[in-house]
Amino acid sequence: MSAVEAQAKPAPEPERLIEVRGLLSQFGERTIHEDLDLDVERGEVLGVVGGSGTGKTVLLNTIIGLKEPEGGTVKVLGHDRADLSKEQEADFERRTGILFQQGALFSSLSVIDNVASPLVEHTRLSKDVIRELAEMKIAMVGLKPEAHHLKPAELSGGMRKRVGLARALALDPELLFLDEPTAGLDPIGAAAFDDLIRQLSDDLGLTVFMITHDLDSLYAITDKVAVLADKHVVAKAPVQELEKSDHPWIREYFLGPRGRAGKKAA
Ligand SMILES: Nc1ncnc2c1ncn2[C@@H]1O[C@H](COP(=O)(O)OP(=O)(O)OP(=O)(O)O)[C@@H](O)[C@H]1O
Repeated sequence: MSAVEAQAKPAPEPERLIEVRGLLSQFGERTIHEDLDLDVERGEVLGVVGGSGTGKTVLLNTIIGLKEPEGGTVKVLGHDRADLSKEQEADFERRTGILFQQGALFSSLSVIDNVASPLVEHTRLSKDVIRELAEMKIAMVGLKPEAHHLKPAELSGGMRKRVGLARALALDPELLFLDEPTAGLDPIGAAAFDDLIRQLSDDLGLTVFMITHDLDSLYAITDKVAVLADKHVVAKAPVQELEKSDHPWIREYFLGPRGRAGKKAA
């Protein structure tokens, strides 16, 4: 290959979309993460579990850049977060969708305007095209056109989650972050939401980082599960493998009374 050809060839896309090494996260004197390593591979649906307060949301916030780490490195889409240029940060935002725990919808905007907002912010598409794309995403998450003009306060919890998901998908991301997507949904609504996420990740080849307490979700949709305990990731494996773990928290989680219920439901 000539030097010119080598120059013209774009850099290969990383297969590891997230790479966290030796992460240290602190709030004042309190250490939340210490020596935490985690990889998320392209195409993987990763569940992230751990007891309350183990720092799952802090980890998510660190990966997406809402929190600066106190130590260690966080690479996203092949780049070290600490050295991201403005363009690389914008590129990460465009290629990433996030569904926050409470949906984080704009309360004064209608459903369609909420879903359209990332397209307005990150593209120069015409109003008509943006509207069309937003309508497509709303249909994709199983909402009817009648919902387009409703405000978030007029929606059920399940509908709000779907709108949040449609907005997270607005820019056709390759990486989707979900913070407890089924929290607050009844079991039937939660199962339908699980199916939707799995279907979308299969159809669109999405890589998913999903924080959850919901065992049914882990069995239904994840390829692997990362377990946060003792300030770091103590295991990352398919659920069936985790069931055999000796770690006390993992044993309790998968094999305790709620664990068995989750397994039976699968
Ligand atoms: N901005 C902040 N300032 C100080 N402490 C914080 C801040 N954000 C989070 N924490 C602390 O960090 C710890 C981890 O919080 P985090 O929300 O990540 O837990 P979690 O594992 O997501 O918990 P849960 O499952 O209950 O949602 C908690 O003890 C929390 O009080």
